[in-house]
Amino acid sequence: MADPLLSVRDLVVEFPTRRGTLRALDRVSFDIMPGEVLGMVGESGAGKSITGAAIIGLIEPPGRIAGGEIRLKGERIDTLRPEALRRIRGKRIGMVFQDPLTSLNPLYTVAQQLIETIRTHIDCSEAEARKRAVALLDRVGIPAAARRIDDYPHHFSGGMRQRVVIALALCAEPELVIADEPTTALDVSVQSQIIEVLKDICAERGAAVMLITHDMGVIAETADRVAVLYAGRVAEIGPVREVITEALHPYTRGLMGSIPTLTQESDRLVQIPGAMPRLNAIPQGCAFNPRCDRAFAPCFTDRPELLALAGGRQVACWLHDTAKAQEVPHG
Ligand SMILES: Nc1ncnc2c1ncn2[C@@H]1O[C@H](COP(=O)(O)OP(=O)(O)OP(=O)(O)O)[C@@H](O)[C@H]1O
Repeated sequence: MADPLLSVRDLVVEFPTRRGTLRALDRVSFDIMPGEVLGMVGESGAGKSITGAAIIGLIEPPGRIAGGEIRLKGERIDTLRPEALRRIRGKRIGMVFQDPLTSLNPLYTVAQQLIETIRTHIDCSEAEARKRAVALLDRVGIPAAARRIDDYPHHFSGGMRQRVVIALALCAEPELVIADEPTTALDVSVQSQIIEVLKDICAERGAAVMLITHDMGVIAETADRVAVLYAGRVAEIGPVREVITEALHPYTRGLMGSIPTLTQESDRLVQIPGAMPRLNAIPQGCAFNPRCDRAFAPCFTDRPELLALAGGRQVACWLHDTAKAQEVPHG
């Protein structure tokens, strides 16, 4: 088995608030293997974006990483100085955010931004950088790339702008791309094209992708493995097919009910009764226990740790702990 490209262990992120410390991530652990697409899914506030921000060192103070480790090819990156981290961001880790205008500067042409980024990270002449930039724009599907490269971001439609952002994220040939809801702001009709472009180019270049989304349908079509977050904790991780057809965590099973199918479009969301707890009011034991129809005694007292099962699957649920599961009342 290859070594992970990215390894996150027991990551804790906290925000001080007037009512005490809020733990947005509570011992989150997962790996991303070289070249794979890892989907990160969960409902709003589960901690998906904070996980991405922590990896690239962009947790806004006074928020902070309060525990755990993040390693890129074995090297700790959570303890690097800002300057060293800035070199990794952009070069080894590319980013695609929901709103292209957070990545693109409206005052510069696309050519200026791509060429500068390429030359910051790769030793080449301006002419060579421009050539690379045009080829990349062409590859992400910008028509007449050699001409359009001299346009400003606002000259592009939303979908085209997001293609430019993908080119920008990939132009320094990163090993990992973190894409946070990359298509949520776009028309449904262009969403899957953009995801396809991102996925295909990363595959060609051997780059891994961490795809953050609340949309299980996108994960089903795109990801190799999926990590399910709930209230700042990992509920389940596994290969996408298996997790979809045979979810292990009761929460994931509920989420899977929300994948739209061709025959069932209007009935898209099978709601799990209740709501995710606020981060300052996580119940004792399993964070999902108030909504779980299979909860039994230990779920209310002890937090289930992420257990490694056969087939590369992991789940944090007492039902899968052989010793505890014997206590499940039958009936
Ligand atoms: N600056 C902040 N100050 C205090 N709490 C914060 C801050 N940023 C995030 N949080 C907390 O962290 C939690 C996780 O936020 P995050 O943005 O990672 O959620 P998410 O899963 O990406 O949700 P969404 O799909 O809505 O983007 C939030 O519910 C919020 O309580």
